[in-house]
Amino acid sequence: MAASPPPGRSTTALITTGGTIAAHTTTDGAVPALGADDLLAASNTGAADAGAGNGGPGAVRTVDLMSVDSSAMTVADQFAVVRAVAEALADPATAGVVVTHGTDTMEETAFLVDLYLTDDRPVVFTGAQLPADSPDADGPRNLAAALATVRDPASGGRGVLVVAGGRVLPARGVFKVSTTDAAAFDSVSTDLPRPVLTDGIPLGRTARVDTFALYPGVSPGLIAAAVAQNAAGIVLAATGSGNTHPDITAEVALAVAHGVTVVVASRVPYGEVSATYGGGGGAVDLHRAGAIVSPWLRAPQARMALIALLTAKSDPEAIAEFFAASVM
Ligand SMILES: NC(=O)C[C@H](N)C(=O)O
Repeated sequence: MAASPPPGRSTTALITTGGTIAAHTTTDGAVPALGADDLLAASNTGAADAGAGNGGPGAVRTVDLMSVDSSAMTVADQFAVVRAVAEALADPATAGVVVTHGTDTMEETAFLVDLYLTDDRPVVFTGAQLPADSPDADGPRNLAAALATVRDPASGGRGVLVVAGGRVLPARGVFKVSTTDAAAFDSVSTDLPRPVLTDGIPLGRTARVDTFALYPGVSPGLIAAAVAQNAAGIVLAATGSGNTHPDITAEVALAVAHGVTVVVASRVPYGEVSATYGGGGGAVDLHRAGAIVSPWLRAPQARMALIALLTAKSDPEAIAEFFAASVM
């Protein structure tokens, strides 16, 4: 049974980054407009209700980190979120952290934070599908649920969680399943292990990793172009259980020979990716060409893992071990 937070750990840190949860509808489209205090006030558990400022059990400390649509986030922005969560947890008064974030790339940033999270205190991401000025705005409900999840002792030790539309899902394996439904997310598997990176959060430049979705007729030149542009890694969202055309396999072998790390994921949402098929372009062939199979992490999360691992100068064996350890 999860223990109650130690006395003194009484504050929830609320970090805002923008997204639809903070957006207003304008003549130029929906754009982030609100900060943490506005979001708290709109939430059923608004600042006063939550006891913010009085040090009580429901105190909320706010950090307006950035105000962007998550589809426009850079990798540097994502690492800024990782650092903001680490800074919040460095405060002994922090009982847990809520991050508000656009839903488009929440699966990437929440996963990146989870990659570095060795602390048992709850960290919860939430967002919304409808702008804050919509009559049916789902953001206030989601924020209330996220704050309640952080305060639930059962949330401790589970790694980063994603809360939306009444669902609470671990960040590992989560992905956006609907552009509009309040239940925006599902998971490839809610039981994925959580290998973490303990070499510290990078401060400077991060490794460039490109992702390509594969399809009938895909040009092998895409991979050559990424190599020519100095990508350190490439993630393939292959068809089916990790398969493609033999011409791609040949380019993968060349990329690996250039020192580029290639990871094979799938464009299919559910099920395991495995070296099953041959024929020149199957995952058996891609593996023989030097690619690493990602059995469960799909391309967006496999890419974040590869960015983090390559930035930490992990060698191909260590990278293969990470993906092998990410199996149920
Ligand atoms: N529902 C959303 O939050 C979508 C928005 N484009 C974002 O990711 O910031």
